[in-house]
Amino acid sequence: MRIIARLQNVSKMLDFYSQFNPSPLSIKKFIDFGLNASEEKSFIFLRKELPVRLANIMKEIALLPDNLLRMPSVIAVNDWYIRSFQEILEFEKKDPNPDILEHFCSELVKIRNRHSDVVETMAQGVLELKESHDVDSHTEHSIQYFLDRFYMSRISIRMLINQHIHLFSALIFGGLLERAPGPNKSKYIGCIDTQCDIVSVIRDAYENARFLCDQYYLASPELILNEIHHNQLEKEQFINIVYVPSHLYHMLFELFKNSMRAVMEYHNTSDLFPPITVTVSRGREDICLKMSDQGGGISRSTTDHLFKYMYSTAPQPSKSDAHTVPLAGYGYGLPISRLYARYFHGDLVLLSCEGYGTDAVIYMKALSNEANELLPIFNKATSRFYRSTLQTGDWSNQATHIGDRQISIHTKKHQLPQQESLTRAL
Ligand SMILES: Nc1ncnc2c1ncn2[C@@H]1O[C@H](COP(=O)(O)OP(=O)(O)OP(=O)(O)O)[C@@H](O)[C@H]1O
Repeated sequence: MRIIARLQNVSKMLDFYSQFNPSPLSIKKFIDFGLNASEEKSFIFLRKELPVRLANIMKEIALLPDNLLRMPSVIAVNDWYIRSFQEILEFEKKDPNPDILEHFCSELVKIRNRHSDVVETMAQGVLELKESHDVDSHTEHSIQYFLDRFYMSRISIRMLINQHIHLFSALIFGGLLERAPGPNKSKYIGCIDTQCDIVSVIRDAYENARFLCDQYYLASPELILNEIHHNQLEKEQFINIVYVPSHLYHMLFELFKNSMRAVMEYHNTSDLFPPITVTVSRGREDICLKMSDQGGGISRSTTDHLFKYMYSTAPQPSKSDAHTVPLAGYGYGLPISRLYARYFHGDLVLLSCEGYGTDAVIYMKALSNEANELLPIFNKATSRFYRSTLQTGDWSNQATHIGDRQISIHTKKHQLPQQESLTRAL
């Protein structure tokens, strides 16, 4: 009885908080707040903003196809969200005294740890569905739409939680030092590096990917780095950015792993491996990082699938791999990296020449006040999306662009027998 009453209460609170739109913050706002950080203000902001962001995405979880919602891994993820939502609501009417503030911080640490495996667990849920059901194109389309929004929401919630923990948790060594004035003042505000040295992040990601590559292939391509010459604004200066280095590292590491694997596989009969070239440029609007490899490229028909969650050429991972090799084989490297890029209104695009190689470009907003969070909002249009059916094509064997994916639609009209053989002959 008490459980039912609690669930009814959660559902009421979800309705309430999902009416509000999340408030996107820019990197500049994160910095400005961090420079004069007040734990009390942060507490008051987060005890509303976190439930709003959670409720917005939880409402979308509820709209997923029933057979996906019944998968054990999806049930687990849903339970984590409900528990975390309830735990934050405990602070709804609490006075921000020092004990409460400390308790809030430790609850955030607990929530962050609880949600560490959300990406893998949700991916596992999708695999469970694929193994046990036929997934039609409408369901696949909804899952793609949902996962982009769900993982983006998770990135944003972790960003808010991490900022609070880094700035205020006494448990994190240096948490207070990060804001200390004077010569020891760090360039970090929470997890944002105000002078993020792009080249050192590139080298770091390259060395770690190279280590894996050397282990597996006993060799690896060299790195060529082009910088500064393209810096229009401050010629001869190294290019820095105000950014979250862990996000940039994540994207670069994924791209290096892909490029290295492609180069090593494509040149497997030779002892010479063409280098990977990274070019960093700064324009007025964007900072761009272009990674070019000569790994043989990707066919256009494959390129269409690169950012799809439901498409993987890799063998299915076992659940026990999740801790040793992050996301290995789920094929989530590119879609999640693109979300990191888009989170602060950047982007990640791939351009490939089959038979030669691939260019991957990461765009990041050059100005921190333009680097706003990109957040999913739950509203009537969102609900309609999950219920709508796909459009029918008006081109033969059309590839219809819906969002970022392409869906092949065969027109339903029957072909005359002679037409069929003619098509085959061509
Ligand atoms: N630079 C590249 N050159 C050639 N093929 C590439 C390149 N980048 C990506 N691909 C192709 O795209 C596929 C998807 O890449 P993605 O990073 O999303 O997943 P993955 O590498 O298969 O798995 P994961 O990153 O999850 O371990 C790769 O398996 C590979 O076939």
